[in-house]
Amino acid sequence: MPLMTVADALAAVLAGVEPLPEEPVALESAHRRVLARDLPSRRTQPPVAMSAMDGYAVRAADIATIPARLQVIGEIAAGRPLERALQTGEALRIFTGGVVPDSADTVVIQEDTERDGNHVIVKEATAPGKNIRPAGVDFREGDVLIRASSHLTDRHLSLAAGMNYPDLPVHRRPTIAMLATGDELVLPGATPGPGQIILSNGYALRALARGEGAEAIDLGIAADTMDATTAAIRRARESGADILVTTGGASVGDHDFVKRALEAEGVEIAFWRIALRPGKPMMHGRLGPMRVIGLPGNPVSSYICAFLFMVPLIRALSGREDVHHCIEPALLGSDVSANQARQDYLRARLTPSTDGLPVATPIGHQDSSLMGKLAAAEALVIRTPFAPAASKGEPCAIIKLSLS
Ligand SMILES: Nc1nc2c(c(=O)[nH]1)N[C@H]1C(S)=C(S)[C@@H](COP(=O)(O)OP(=O)(O)OC[C@H]3O[C@@H](n4cnc5c(N)ncnc54)[C@H](O)[C@@H]3O)O[C@H]1N2
Ligand code: MOO
Repeated sequence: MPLMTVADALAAVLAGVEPLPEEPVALESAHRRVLARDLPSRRTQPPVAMSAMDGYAVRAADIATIPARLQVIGEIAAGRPLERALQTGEALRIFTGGVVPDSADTVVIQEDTERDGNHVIVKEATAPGKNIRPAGVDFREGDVLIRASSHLTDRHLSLAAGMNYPDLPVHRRPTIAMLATGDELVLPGATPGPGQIILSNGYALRALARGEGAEAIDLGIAADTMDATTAAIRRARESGADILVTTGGASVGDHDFVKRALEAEGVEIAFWRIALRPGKPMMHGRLGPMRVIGLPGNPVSSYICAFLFMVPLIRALSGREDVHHCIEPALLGSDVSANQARQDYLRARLTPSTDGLPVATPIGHQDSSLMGKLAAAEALVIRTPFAPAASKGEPCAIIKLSLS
């Protein structure tokens, strides 16, 4: 039977995913969270007409003939309005952000005036309405300015503050428990014994998850035994994690216990093994409310699978609308050979080109163990199953990797 396609596997990962419940979060902590409800403004901005400049609030009719000499009858600073209507021949000293009284219909900037004791001489014509920000020019009470599912930017935070929200309803962040498996793994800084290697995968995967707004918990390393793997899976369930991500032990070897232990715990497998390179032995399923992503152990495979499947799952659980990676056009920077049955994601370098499309040059060696090549890559070139050979300069489809 042919292996499940990448598209079908992604659809299976996202099937039935609902955004996590909402929680209030202080504005200061809301950056990059996902808004759970439409946000109507609680106020009109500006609430009344305000001066955009330092100068004099006047009646336009009084300065129809220039120069005009007006009596200054008071002063309006930001936050200090004045209940005093202008009569013919009068002006009010006003500063930026000051409330423009109804009786004034223009503001003359002070550079166009000369002060003479209690009087001001207006030397330049100023059109009616000039230098006045009308009430509501930015937004009005009730206007929905930020929609549900918005991924909140820095500018959204100031806007929400201006709308008078001290906190915002956002979706809870997904929690990800990460488990490494393998008797050969030791932590960075250790002196590896014969045949041992340094655990590396989890560092990129947790950073990737956190970069997408998830909370990541490190469950450490489970030895290659049924008991150790089962115990770690139980710890993940007890932690209440929304997603369990495992690395390694996903293949068909005698020491690959992840699938077996998950099945013994009652996981409903959605798929195991897909038409993907790197990452064929990837697994996905559900264990009660917890979603499980079983990643292959090879460092590149684990990262590419997490990038392709864990990231959209985090985004969907977070309530984001922009769940999918952007697939963009590029030009091949080198020849590529015909592809086989698995959809391939070639690690590539990206360079800008003069005609606008970037040039994606697949890195020479594509083995799924090569961390050095993965770290040097800036994009993935997508090669569909059985794609024919293609030459340098031909169009291709890429997904950019995160550069942070
Ligand atoms: N007979 C077959 N053998 C293999 C197949 C297959 O279809 N038939 N698939 C191959 C493919 S493709 C992959 S990918 C790997 C994945 O296997 P596992 O998920 O069981 O991975 P492990 O054997 O546990 O580890 C593979 C490799 O990666 C190293 N590793 C594991 N975890 C980490 C970690 N956290 N940090 C750094 N490196 C890690 C591990 O030491 C191994 O060298 O299976 C192929 N075999
Ligand atoms: O599919 Mo495996 O991930 O090539 O090494």
